[in-house]
Amino acid sequence: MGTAEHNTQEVHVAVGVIVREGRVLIARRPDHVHQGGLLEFPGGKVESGESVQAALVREIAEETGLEIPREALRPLIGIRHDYGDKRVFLDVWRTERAQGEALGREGQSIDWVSPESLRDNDFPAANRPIIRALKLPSLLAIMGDSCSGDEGAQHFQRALSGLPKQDPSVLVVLRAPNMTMHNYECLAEKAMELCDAAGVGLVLHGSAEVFDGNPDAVGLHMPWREAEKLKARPVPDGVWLGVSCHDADEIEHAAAIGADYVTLGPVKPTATHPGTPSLGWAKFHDLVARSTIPVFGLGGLDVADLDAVWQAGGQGVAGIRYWWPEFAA
Ligand SMILES: Nc1nc2c([nH]c(=O)n2[C@@H]2O[C@H](COP(=O)(O)OP(=O)(O)OP(=O)(O)O)[C@@H](O)[C@H]2O)c(=O)[nH]1
Repeated sequence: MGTAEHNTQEVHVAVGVIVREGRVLIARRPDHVHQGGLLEFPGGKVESGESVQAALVREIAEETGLEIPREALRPLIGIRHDYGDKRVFLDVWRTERAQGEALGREGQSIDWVSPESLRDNDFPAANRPIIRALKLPSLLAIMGDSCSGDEGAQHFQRALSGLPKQDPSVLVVLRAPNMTMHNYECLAEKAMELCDAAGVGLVLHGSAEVFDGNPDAVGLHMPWREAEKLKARPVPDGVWLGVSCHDADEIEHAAAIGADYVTLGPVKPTATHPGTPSLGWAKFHDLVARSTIPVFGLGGLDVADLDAVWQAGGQGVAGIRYWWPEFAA
């Protein structure tokens, strides 16, 4: 096969993220193969006529000896990537129910590592969003109506104390679009102390300037109106960058400026945005399938919807209602 022909044919690759006791299974690709010497998640090409789940069960058994019940797989993310010499579609699925002892059955070295220890440069370039999906939590807790000063901080503290700390894992987004910049920065300072003490990451909300004013936050979440102005990532690597999106074009732009994740919604009708048409699960599923970065479902969702979001290939649930107590002015 000539190089030109090689490059036009997209290779469908089934990739398995196998998690056990909070650690994930990785292997080293042999030196002589495509992207050789780098780390990878087990998997391989989907054969013609084979389902992606069947390919995963087969490849993982061949490579590691682990047995995966097919119903224990859930979609994690789909990534299209052009290496120049090869175009791949990484169809990534996750399971926590692999059975047996993992072995490098093809002579490759394997290891169980914590998601936090994964580094982009050790993996093929296409893997970056997989690593993001593994490090991101399942819940984005977005702040609802609040006020500034001590009262706002107390309200925040009350809401924070009701949040799950570990399972499902969580990041808090300090969203207060109607607050003056000065009041927001004061609240951010207090919220940061409270989040540090609670062991929860705090993501700021707004423009790049908001992050410049509080660079110790773990991330910046941008409303679409701010993100659409940008051509490049406004925060360093290692700081979460999220964007609120509502359709496929917005998600594509967010990915192009280097966002780590997006929120997408409203999935269901919401009380806060009564006139806005909701996407529904089918459209949500369709847009998630087209996204190359992790997608949180937003709008009318609760923690109880986490499983439905996962089944649709989403990262988790973003929302206000499920954690933010009604604001008593
Ligand atoms: N298994 C796996 N493949 C990956 C990952 N990331 C990534 O870009 N790839 C790419 O996806 C393709 C998978 O090919 P493979 O070599 O593992 O599949 P295979 O065993 O069926 O093919 P082969 O027999 O031709 O080597 C390669 O081009 C590889 O570079 C990953 O995390 N896991």
